[in-house]
Amino acid sequence: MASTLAEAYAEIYRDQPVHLQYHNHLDLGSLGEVPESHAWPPLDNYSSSVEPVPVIDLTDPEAVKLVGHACRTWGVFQVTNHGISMRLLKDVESESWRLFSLPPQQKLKAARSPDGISGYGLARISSFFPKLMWSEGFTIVESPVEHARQLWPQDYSNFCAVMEEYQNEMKQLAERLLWLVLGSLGINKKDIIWAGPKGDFGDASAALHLNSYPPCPEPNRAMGLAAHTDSTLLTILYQNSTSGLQVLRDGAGWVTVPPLAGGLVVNIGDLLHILSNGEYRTVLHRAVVNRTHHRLSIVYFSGPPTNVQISPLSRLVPPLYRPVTWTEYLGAKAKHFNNALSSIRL
Ligand SMILES: O=C(O)CCC(=O)C(=O)O
Ligand SMILES: [Fe+2]
Repeated sequence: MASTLAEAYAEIYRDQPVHLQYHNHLDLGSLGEVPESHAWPPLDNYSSSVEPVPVIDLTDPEAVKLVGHACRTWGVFQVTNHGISMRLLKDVESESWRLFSLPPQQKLKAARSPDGISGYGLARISSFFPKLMWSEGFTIVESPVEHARQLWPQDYSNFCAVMEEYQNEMKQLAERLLWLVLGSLGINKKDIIWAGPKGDFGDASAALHLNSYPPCPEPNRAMGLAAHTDSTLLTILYQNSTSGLQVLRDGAGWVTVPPLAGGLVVNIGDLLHILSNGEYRTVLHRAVVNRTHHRLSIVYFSGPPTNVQISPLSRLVPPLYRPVTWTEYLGAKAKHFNNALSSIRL
């Protein structure tokens, strides 16, 4: 049985390999118009007249309460005073630029294999849609070394050092955020055995994903990343100063999550939705593109150890979902995509 995230994905993609046309991959930034392969129906309009996505200062004594409220109403919030230095955010941004600025043929040397998760390529969720998305990505699970060497045979060490530092810092921030979210549900350290004796989620699994969205000549006919929910417990997203992330708010439509200098976006994922028996809603989100600015996002997907059963908390009755491991859930997602959550509903 798979015991790491990479092994879990290898099993899933062995059964359902994802064959995307990497080698027809266009150099999107150089195109004067949107080709048919990337032309989506016009984007549905989004609302501008709702209250903004909550911003929470993590040093606020009321942080637990504010987090709980944001999880119940939005499923997303931004955090400030999170302890990640501006220096590290800038470093991870500039190393990501260095990667995406490489010539297409060079990036393809680190292409993801059809049965792998790590490396360079189109959004995996592209296989569920008739049209391609206006983006490219690079995924890191555990160490980035193997793929970084393919990109820069002589010069990969700074990229790896920065990404590894970022992964370490994100792991700690994810721990802190998870306890805030769980605390707001009334759960404490002894209730979550898989958090380990120190409560540091030492065996937790995670992936780091870099997204690049080149400027697009006809932004209304293109899609950066189609609407989806994340299969995580929670996701921590850093975006550069170009907006594009939108979340679906009940009754209001698509709401932009504006870039906040030094801020980080936190999404509730499907596994927290299950754990909280739907009290904390997984948030449907997407990325749109724009005409003039190149957008980047750096996304940390945080989950439990892959083989731990996640089920609704026992005091939240009746349970709406059956217990699942992350590995099982990722398999359901690879098969059913946005219907994965309903596929495990009791
Ligand atoms: O680029 C963004 O803002 C969204 C990225 C995202 O949702 C993802 O990578 O799962
Ligand atoms: Fe996402």
